[in-house]
Amino acid sequence: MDENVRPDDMERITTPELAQAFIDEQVAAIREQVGDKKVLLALSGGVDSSVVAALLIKAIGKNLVCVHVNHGLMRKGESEQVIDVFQNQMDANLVYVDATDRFLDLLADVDEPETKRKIIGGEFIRVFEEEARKVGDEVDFLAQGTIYPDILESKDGVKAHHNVGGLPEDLQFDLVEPVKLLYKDEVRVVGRELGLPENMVERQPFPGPGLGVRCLGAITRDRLETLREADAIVREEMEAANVGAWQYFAVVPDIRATGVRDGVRAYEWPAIIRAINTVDVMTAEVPELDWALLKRMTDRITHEVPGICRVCYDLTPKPVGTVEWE
Ligand SMILES: Nc1ncnc2c1ncn2[C@@H]1O[C@H](COP(=O)(O)OP(=O)(O)OP(=O)(O)O)[C@@H](O)[C@H]1O
Repeated sequence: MDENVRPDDMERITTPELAQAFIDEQVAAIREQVGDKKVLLALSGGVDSSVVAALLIKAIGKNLVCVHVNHGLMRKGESEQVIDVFQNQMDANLVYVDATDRFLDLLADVDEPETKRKIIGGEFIRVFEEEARKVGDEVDFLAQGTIYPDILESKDGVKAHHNVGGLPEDLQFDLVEPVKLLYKDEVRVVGRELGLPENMVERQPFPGPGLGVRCLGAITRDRLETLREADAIVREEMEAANVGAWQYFAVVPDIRATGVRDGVRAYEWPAIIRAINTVDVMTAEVPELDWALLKRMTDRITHEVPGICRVCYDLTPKPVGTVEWE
């Protein structure tokens, strides 16, 4: 039997009971596979790697070494939450790497979107490799948050196999992939049963390059900080209004607009609100947001976020627009 094929008779995990049964089964399987050896995991704080982390902590405790890389492009509060949940609450063996300066220095003056993506992806591998080498002698396994759609996509040749690819030849580990036969909705049910916080379990998809592709053009630290604050307000207000859109966030372009603040001319950035609904991300629609909600977000962003004097709502569906601006 191909262990990368989901058996036809595997029941869809939709209830806490089914999730608990899956957890028990995987905890036993992980213990069986790794024994008293150590396992390394790149932990983004996204739902897939967080569920894998929680499963492994349950199975092998401190023999799991989690590495979280803060590239300076995380959303507001995300790295702090990874530390709070995994280090403080679950008492995990967490290596937190603040690599903000490394990433932002490399990205200074780079305005071409594909180049920005390549720099961020390449530097992530380098930082992770450095951490892997520090523990490399004692670690035999690499855990990954591969899920079933990743396997299906890589089979179809849609994209290369998920996750921390790109580690050099001499750093090869055996893989531990406990959720590789699950669909995303099942991973969320399991995450909830493992006690992960709701906002982590329901976290929206977030591009690997993070806020780097939403701080348009050449990233500067001040505009990145402005974006992080504006984005937090968009997410807070959209959640409070229970809009139920598939994804929503802020974008801050590298242009300025004239405004007036306290009777004085202001020359500041605009913020763009992006929200979409989609089934498969191949096409996307823009939700018709309530006018009062749009006005509330505009009011809060222009008053609470220094450097923003104007707010726009992006009305472009996909196609012709893509979800992200870069
Ligand atoms: N900042 C980070 N720190 C540590 N590991 C990371 C980080 N960003 C990404 N990774 C690793 O790379 C993997 C793939 O990241 P990607 O952005 O494609 O997210 P994903 O497939 O949605 O998974 P997840 O839900 O775990 O974020 C993650 O599962 C994680 O193992």
